[in-house]
Formats: sequence, structure tokens, C-alpha cells
Amino acid sequence: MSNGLRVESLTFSYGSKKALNNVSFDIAPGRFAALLGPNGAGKSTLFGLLTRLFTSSDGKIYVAGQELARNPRQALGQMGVVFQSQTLDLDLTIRQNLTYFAALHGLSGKSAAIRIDSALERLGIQDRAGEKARGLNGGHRRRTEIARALVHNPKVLLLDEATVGLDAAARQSITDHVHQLCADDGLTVLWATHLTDEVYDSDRLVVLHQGQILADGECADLRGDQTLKDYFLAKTGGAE
Ligand SMILES: Nc1ncnc2c1ncn2[C@@H]1O[C@H](COP(=O)(O)OP(=O)(O)OP(=O)(O)O)[C@@H](O)[C@H]1O
Repeated sequence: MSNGLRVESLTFSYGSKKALNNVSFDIAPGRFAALLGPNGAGKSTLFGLLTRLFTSSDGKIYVAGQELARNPRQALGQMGVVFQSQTLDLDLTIRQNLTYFAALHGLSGKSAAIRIDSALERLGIQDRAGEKARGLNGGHRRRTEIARALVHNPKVLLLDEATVGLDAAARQSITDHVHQLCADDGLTVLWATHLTDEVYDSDRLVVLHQGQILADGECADLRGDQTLKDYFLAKTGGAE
């Protein structure tokens, strides 16, 4: 059993609308996988199932070797999540936001402080720890959310359109940073996006369209001589 992130034959419908149709992939530990899909592809639905916001009896999910439906606590304990919408308390400092989250994971005192310092350092924001989130720009708020998602030392990190609303420089910086976390710390990453410039040639690329996986492999191999944008547009029939 893979210790990364494995999805087996996952199907989910909203009433009669099938949002995911027999989706399977297996991301090896320490790999950065980009889940690339146009609007409506099913990315948020997949994230909802991965985080147990809702469930499906049709298919299986394994997080770091733990089956989500059977062992939800263990599986979710190995997972860090950065949601599309901002979820910081703006009236708390960066450190307070992380301390609160650490407590939710049963971490407090010195061990929490050590984990928090390490997460802040990994995201390069340790010198801002005492500042209120409200005063931070969008890029630093996102870094704070990523640091928070790492406080409990998860093996798998999920990010749903993590760069939404950021300017080009912050977008590039966050994308680079998460790739680096993967390379340095052996974190398994699932990065959902509809933006092809956030996917590197060495990434695992999973293309999702209308609830189905259209392609799965190393980005460089899949795109061949085409730009990724042209490849993606051709695969999805022009939907971006
Ligand atoms: N609550 C719902 N009820 C009915 N259909 C839904 C619901 N939520 C999503 N859908 C449909 O399911 C499909 C997948 O939607 P989903 O939000 O997962 O896609 P997405 O790739 O995350 O797109 P976006 O980036 O626009 O959020 C779409 O056709 C969408 O219209």
C-alpha cells in the first residue's frame, strides 16, 4: 500500500449530476502532483471527499496508507489542507493562529511552540510571527495558512487553488515554495489548479475534466513538444 495519496475508483454525484466518475490515481510519497482541471472539472468535489466534508461509498481513499473511511482519525491526522477560501482569524497574530490550530490537534506548550517555529521557518515568515493576520498581504496570509497546515507534521498536503487572488509575484513565490517543501521534506503534495504555469515539468500531472481523469503521468512526458497550455487546451477541448 502506497504511503502517499491513493484514490481508487471514486465516483460522486450531486443528485443526478455526476461530478466524479471512476477517478483513480496513486501519488508516491514525496511527490508533487498537480491536479489540473478547468472550472467545473470536479476538483473541489474531490477535495471535499479527501477531507471528508462529504463521503462516497463508491470508491476508496488512502492517506499515508490509512483508509479514510475505515480510519478517518488516523488518515486525517496525516493530512494538511489549505482551502481555496481564506480561513485565518484576522484579529489574531500569525503565531496565535497556529497555536490555536495546534491545540485542535492536541499539541500545546513547548512541543507546539517548537512545531510552530519550525513551520514558520519553513515558510520564511518567522520574523512576522507577532503580526496580526489582518496586516499581511495575500501572499503572506497564504504562507501562514500553509505553515498552519504543516504544524501537526502531516505526510500529505492538499492545496485547493492555493494561489487564487494573488498577484503574479506572490503566486510564483507560493508555487516555488510548495515545490521546495516537497523536495526538501519528502511531503506528498496534491496541488489543485487550473493554471498551467503552476505545473513544473518534473511534476506528476493528473488532468481532470468533467469528472474524469484524462491524463496521468510526468508533465514533461505528457506535454512532449507542446507547451503545457496547448496540451491542456487540446485535452479539454478548449476549456480553461
Ligand atoms: N452542490 C452542488 N450541486 C449540484 N452540482 C454541483 C454542486 N457542486 C458542484 N456541482 C457540479 O459538479 C461539477 C464539479 O464541480 P466542482 O466544484 O467540484 O468543480 P471544480 O473543478 O472545483 O470547479 P471550480 O474550480 O469552478 O470550483 C460541476 O459540474 C458543478 O457544477
